[in-house]
Amino acid sequence: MASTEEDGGSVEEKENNNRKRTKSAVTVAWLTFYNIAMTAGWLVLAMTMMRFYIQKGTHKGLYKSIARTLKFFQTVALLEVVHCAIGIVRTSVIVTGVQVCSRIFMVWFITNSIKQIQNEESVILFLVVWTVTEITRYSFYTFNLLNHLPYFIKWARYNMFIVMYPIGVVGELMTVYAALPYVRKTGMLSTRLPNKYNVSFDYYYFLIIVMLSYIPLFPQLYFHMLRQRRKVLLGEIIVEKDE
Ligand SMILES: CCCCCCCCCCCCC/C=C/C(=O)SCCNC(=O)CCNC(=O)[C@H](O)C(C)(C)COP(=O)(O)OP(=O)(O)OC[C@H]1O[C@@H](n2cnc3c(N)ncnc32)[C@H](O)[C@@H]1OP(=O)(O)O
Repeated sequence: MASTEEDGGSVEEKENNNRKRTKSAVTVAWLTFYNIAMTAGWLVLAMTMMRFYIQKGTHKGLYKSIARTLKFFQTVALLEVVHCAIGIVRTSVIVTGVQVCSRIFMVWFITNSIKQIQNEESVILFLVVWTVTEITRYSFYTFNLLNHLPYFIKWARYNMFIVMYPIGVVGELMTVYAALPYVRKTGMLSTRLPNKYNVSFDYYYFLIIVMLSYIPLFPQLYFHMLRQRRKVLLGEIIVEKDE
């Protein structure tokens, strides 16, 4: 079913069109290009993962096969924080910043840095969840910018996260947990006193703090998405506090 959002008459639709008119043509062009590129990137990741699994019949080595593409597209997502900061998308810098930084942290400082955990099932778990989520999210933004949003994409964007978000978080937390013994054994990214800078840092305890920080931060992201869902799917008017 591919019903479109073109009936044009409703208040919601008019508000939507007004918002789009306030974006300059250059902004719309850039965001459209950005979202198409990101959709394509995550589609390539999905296809590479599926091909790997079909050919090898195992998830072992899968991370290595997609590492470069994943690092590239997830790092480019830092632009989303810039988009919010310069005001070309109406999203909170803090919400987007936490989301993007936690992903970049998972990719660069956990999975990429600790080879011993790259074959954990939990890595595949969050990779699959991220991939499905991002294909949906970027195609949602693209079709929305082009004023041809199929209802099933809108539905998927604002429903799938209900299960995908917690599953992704479980995958991430299990991966960090699996990394802890290696981090403790090797002392990686840690500095102990005495040293010439007189600074001590223990990555092992830092990771425990990161894991604990999911407790206050994740519900905020989740409730933000639930509010977005009510606003977009149910048309509720939500007065946002300054975030
Ligand atoms: C140093 C280490 C720190 C570590 C800290 C750790 C703690 C972390 C705790 C939390 C961990 C989270 C881990 C994440 C796991 C996963 O991702 S699991 C997979 C499931 N994930 C999801 O479902 C992700 C859901 N999140 C999001 O979608 C976003 O990232 C969001 C920022 C949280 C919410 O999106 P938001 O943009 O606010 O909502 P929307 O409704 O989509 O958009 C609002 C308006 O902005 C416009 N817009 C946004 N981006 C774009 C764009 N790229 N192009 C065009 N337009 C865009 C959008 O159209 C909306 O505009 P209006 O229509 O005008 O309202």
